[in-house]
Amino acid sequence: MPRFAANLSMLFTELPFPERFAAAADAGFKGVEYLFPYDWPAQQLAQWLADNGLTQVLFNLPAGDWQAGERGIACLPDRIAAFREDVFMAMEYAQALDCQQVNCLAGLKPDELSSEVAFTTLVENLRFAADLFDAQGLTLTLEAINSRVDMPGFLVDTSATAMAVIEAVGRENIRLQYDLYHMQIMEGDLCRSLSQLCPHIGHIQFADNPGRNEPGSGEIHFDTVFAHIDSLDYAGWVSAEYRPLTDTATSLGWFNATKQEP
Ligand SMILES: O=C(O)[C@@H](O)C(=O)CO
Ligand SMILES: [Mg+2]
Repeated sequence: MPRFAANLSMLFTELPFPERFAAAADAGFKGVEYLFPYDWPAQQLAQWLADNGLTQVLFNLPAGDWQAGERGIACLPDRIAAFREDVFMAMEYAQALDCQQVNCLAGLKPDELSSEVAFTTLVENLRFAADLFDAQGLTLTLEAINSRVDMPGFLVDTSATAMAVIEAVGRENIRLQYDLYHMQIMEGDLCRSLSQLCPHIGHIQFADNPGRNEPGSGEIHFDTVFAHIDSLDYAGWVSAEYRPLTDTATSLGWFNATKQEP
């Protein structure tokens, strides 16, 4: 079975954030991720990870004013200076948390911004980040997020767009973040596209669809997809990034079932 991690921004939210680390470890997870670490001192987060024997598998670069609706600033030409400052802050956290990968949210494209300028800005920002990350042995990931349900207007909403950006960046340490939930909504054909994109994938996340809840709540055949991921040359983490239908413990049937296997 794949190496599963828990996303603490969506799982274990019955508990205050600091207590989610122990809850994830108690449930059997060895790795965790969450949207943003920046509200907490890096040393505090590192302590919670160490206390619970957990690996920090991923977090996001700052993504602008989330509460105000921003979903990344990397494609915005008037935010380049802020993006660059964010890269340095993310590197400090990655080092303190011993985290190997940081994801970049491309952002929503304002109507008045041309697609060409948004694309070029994103590529240049990612190249800037990738070059700095490289010196620290870090990998940058870029996620395609569905624009049909969750993020209308998100610039990078298909695997083809994400791969066009990654190819234009042209650096070894930028990889695709493949989220099964977003890809099911936008493209489907999950096993075939996982096979084709596997050489470029740095991180996988999942939720069922519709609803973005746990495996078994929707239309994705997770037994098949997880077995398929196992058959690929993919050594990265596979993170549960779903909203439990009721509570986290009840939602973990899929995970507990994987522990029964020989
Ligand atoms: O899929 C998602 O939504 C996340 O991976 C994320 O980081 C931004 O919301
Ligand atoms: Mg995701």
